[in-house]
Amino acid sequence: MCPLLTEPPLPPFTSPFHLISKKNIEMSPTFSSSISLTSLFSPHHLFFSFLAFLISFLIFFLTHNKTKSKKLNLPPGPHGWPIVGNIFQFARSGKPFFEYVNDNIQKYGPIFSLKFGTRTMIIISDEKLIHEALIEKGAIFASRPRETPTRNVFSENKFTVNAATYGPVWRSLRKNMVQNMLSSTRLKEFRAVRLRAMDKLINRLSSEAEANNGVVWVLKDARFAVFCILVSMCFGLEMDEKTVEKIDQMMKLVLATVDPRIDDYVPILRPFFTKQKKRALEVRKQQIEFVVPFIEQRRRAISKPGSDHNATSFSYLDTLFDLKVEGRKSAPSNAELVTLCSEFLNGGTDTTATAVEWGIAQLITNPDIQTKLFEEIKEIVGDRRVEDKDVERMPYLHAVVKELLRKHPPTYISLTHAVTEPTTLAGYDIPTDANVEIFLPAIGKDPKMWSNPEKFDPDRFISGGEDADMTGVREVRMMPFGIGRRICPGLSMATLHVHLMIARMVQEFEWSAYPQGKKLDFSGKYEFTVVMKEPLRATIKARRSSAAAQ
Ligand code: HEM
Repeated sequence: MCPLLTEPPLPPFTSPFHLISKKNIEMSPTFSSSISLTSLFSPHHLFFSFLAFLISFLIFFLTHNKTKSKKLNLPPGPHGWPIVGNIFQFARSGKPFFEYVNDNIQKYGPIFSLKFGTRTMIIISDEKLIHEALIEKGAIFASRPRETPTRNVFSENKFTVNAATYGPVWRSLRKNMVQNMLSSTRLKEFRAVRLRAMDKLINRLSSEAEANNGVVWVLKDARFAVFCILVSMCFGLEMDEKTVEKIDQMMKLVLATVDPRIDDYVPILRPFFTKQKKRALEVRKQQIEFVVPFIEQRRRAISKPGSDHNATSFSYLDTLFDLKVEGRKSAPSNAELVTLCSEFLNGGTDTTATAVEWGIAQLITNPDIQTKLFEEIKEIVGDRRVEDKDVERMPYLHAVVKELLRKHPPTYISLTHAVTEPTTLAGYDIPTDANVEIFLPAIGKDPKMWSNPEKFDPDRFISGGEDADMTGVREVRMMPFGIGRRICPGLSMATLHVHLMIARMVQEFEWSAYPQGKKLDFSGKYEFTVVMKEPLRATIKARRSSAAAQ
């Protein structure tokens, strides 16, 4: 996911998403995820859930006879309670959503259904079924489900690439993002922005190590570096670190606000959540008031070129100011621009930083692979800083990044899909109001497709003769960016950022475990992506006397 966006398993500053125990999320609010029920099961919520359970029986008995005749042949799944469905079973399992899903895969197979209140989720985890849904029947499975009311507020009624239903708005927004911002030609224009951010990353790591006996937090620093790139690309303004941090805090506040609540699944409980609704509207107002001045600054800067010395030559906002969206007469409003900027920032931040954290953890655990990568960097780049153009010439670096994305897809559940018309998959009915969830962890680890899949072995892509096309067009072997019409549009930029960060981090520092000799735990937990359960702290040693930018 890119967990960026504001709703289904993605989230406005939006991202990929998840369910219930603490921090079981997948993406974010301007990325829409369907199932981020982070705080669903607080005692407060459980009380209302109990209430819902009682009311549910009443409604169930009143409506049972009417609904019986419409019964669909849904995929199998655990029998749920009236109204609340499987919510309590999930809560009682005490497991993160992805583990609960895993248990159900063992019981019900590669396609099964869950009922969360009024939402039916159909979870698919098999390569062939995923290929059939997202490629062979791609146009049918290319939509998104309805939003929760809170996410609707932050996504301006689904006015984002990730949340829009399959149709003209989605086409216009996505085409603009891909062609005018993320094409390879456009990406080249931001070379200097990336170089500066990489220098900042190295400087931050150096000063943190100096202050902490060589020890650094990997995720936090990687996250900040990639966020700096995206902020600059989005607003076209050079900002100091403090301002960037404030934008980040606002983004996090929004993500926390759009976290799904039980009343998103059991709407009869809504009257009990008026305080939260009011709070969400306040946060949205705060977000708009905070971001609009940057939008106006950029508007002024491009209307009078040369007037603002902090303005860069091009930005995402420039592509949006006069954007013609199919079926609409007016250009995006300021509130819509805030939402689209949030999506851009959300989509590429946590996802990319998460990949870097897993990658560095693997390089620490496999020092021979780290050495081989460093040797490649020395041979291809020498003593100058690694740049975009070098990445293309480093096959081993490519293999390392591909291997880390195979083993550790940053999101476990793709953004939620929905079908545009009733259809079938594996002989089961897929209704238009179902959330179709693609469960990724097992993809990329199937022993029928990969030799020794548990081993972190970049050489499988070089001497091992294995490969995988991440777009999944021919067959699905690994799909960290999703596949089909809704495949992540940020794929090229994201992989470039991961390549650059890993290469610079290894070029400048030798990485080892903290404390020395510690065996790293590779279990994951949901934050907005699947990060390391124990956040990675590492010891770094500068490889040359001045590790800072040269
Ligand atoms: C390593 C980094 C990233 C990963 C792993 C990732 C992963 C994903 C995944 C799994 C999806 C859902 C695909 C689906 O619906 O089937 C997605 C969608 C999306 N991603 Fe990313 N992403 C990353 C970086 C980015 C970046 C850098 C951007 C742009 C700034 C971005 C923007 C989006 C958008 C806009 C969508 C929604 C596409 C649509 O609905 O048409 N992502 N991403």
